[in-house]
Amino acid sequence: MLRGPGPQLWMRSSSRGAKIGRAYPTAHHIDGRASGGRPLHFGLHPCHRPCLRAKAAQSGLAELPLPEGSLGLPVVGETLELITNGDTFGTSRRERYGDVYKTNILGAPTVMVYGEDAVRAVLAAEDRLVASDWPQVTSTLVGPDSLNLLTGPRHGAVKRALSDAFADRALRRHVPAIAELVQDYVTGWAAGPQPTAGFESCQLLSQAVFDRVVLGGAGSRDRAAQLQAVMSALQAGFNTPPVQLPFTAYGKAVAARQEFGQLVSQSIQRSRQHTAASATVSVSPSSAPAFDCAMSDVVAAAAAAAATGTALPDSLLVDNAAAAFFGNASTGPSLAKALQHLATNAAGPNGGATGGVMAALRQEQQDIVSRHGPAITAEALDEMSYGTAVARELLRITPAVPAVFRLALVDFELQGRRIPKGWRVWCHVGDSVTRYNKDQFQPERWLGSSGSSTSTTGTAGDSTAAAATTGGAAAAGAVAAGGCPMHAGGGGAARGAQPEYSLPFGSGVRTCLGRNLVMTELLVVLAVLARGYEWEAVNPAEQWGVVPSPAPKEGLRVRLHRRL
Ligand code: HEM
Repeated sequence: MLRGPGPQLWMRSSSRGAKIGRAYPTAHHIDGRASGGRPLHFGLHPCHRPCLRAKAAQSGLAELPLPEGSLGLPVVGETLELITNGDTFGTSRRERYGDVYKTNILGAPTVMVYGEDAVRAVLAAEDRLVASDWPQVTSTLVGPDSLNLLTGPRHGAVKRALSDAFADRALRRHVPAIAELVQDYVTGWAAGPQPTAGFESCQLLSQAVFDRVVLGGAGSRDRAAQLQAVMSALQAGFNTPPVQLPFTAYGKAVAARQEFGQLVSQSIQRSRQHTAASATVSVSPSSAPAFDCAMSDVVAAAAAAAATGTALPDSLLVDNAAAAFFGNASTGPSLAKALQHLATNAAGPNGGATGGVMAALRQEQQDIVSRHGPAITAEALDEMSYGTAVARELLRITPAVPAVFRLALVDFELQGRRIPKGWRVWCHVGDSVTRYNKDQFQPERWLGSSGSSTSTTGTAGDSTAAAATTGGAAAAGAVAAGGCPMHAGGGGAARGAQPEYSLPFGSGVRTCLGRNLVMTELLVVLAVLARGYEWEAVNPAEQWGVVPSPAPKEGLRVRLHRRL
């Protein structure tokens, strides 16, 4: 998964209107990619089209100044400052230079981009002005045919083929299985020695759900531990010299990738056997071995694509299962934030037992149980307006993916500045990236005036839904509900402040494939915890580090037990 280098690199200042412009008329695209002007194949946010068109008609890009900021010393740039002053590096620069500034870190000139308009505009220019920027080892450790590395129409075709398997309507049928797994794991946490290691437990749970929903496994503890070990080895492979020997971290990462590939191949085989058995006249579908998972949907989609002349070979399916597996590495940390923030925000105003986040969640669950019965179903999740707001807030605060990385394919304009071809462009997914460990957990910011979550889809965090909720109408609702203090005119903050933005799953053609799975999983976890458990954090003030990836610094120890 994409990650930023440090928590404090993303600091807040007022957002300016974003302007992203034309490709420099004489510029050529790097890496042999197609040149500008090609229609985007997928998901360009409509509000950015006029902006792109208007800018394309202008000239004089070469005269535009570079973004403000400093490239630092020759060769090392500002890397040493980043390492020694990581806490203030981004804050101070964003305050000094605004939402778009330049620096030179980790061996490359880099433009930092903040603010919803600017971030969306850059991400909407995928394949035309910018391209996804991954280290070379991605090809080996994820796969050359993974969505991360595919570009242009091929990326669009593969993403469309995979998307149905991860769509909300497909995931609904997995809700009972996810609920069963979550209940089983949380029961185990409560029955085990206390305090329990909350972060590790959440990582294992997220692996179990991935195993069950994506690969069609049982989600057993052994299998979750195996997947987590594979993921740890893979992640280590990104942070080490690519020397492939059996005892090097990179060599172990390559071996872990092979192990994962075998698990996926088994899943593909089982899908085909199940399909063949179901199709056999003598075997009724009900007596065929049950095998129902995202991989089986993907295998079916590949067969359908083949029939129309689009080849999706097994190696591509494996590569994209690996891409999904990497994506899923951000789910455990997001579940862990539920344990932490619900523990520390359980009480209501003045420490009272009512009015807190947990009390509101429990009340919502009581109402849902009285209407739907005790089973946690897709229909029950549909009714979790407050739970959805909590989930969105968990995704907003301390984002598991603080920034997504792009490379400028050509010179282009952003907010009146020239972004040179070949520079790195880091797009920050929310204002909250500037407030790691200093932020306020306030689910109410996502509630409309009716008290329901402003998400209309139940898949909050979808970039489109996120845009809607940070827009004017939702802001008005939030104000009416006493909601987000960051919204203009809202309760606690200065009037006229720019709205908070949160794009936890990115935006544009590369929007997260697994966002519906994440939301479903978060809602199920919230329902299970609110219905049956109480817990407290051993260190309620525990901070999160972000390097090499967001994680609580002490492992988030919690004492958790069943409610009496
Ligand atoms: C809390 C958990 C997660 C977060 C915060 C997250 C965030 C993101 C973000 C920000 C992107 C955009 C990357 C970019 O623009 O370059 C992305 C892409 C992606 N995510 Fe997730 N993700 C999560 C979980 C998942 C899960 C569970 C899966 C799969 C089951 C998944 C699969 C993917 C894939 C395949 C991509 C690449 C999409 C493309 O390039 O077209 N993610 N994710």
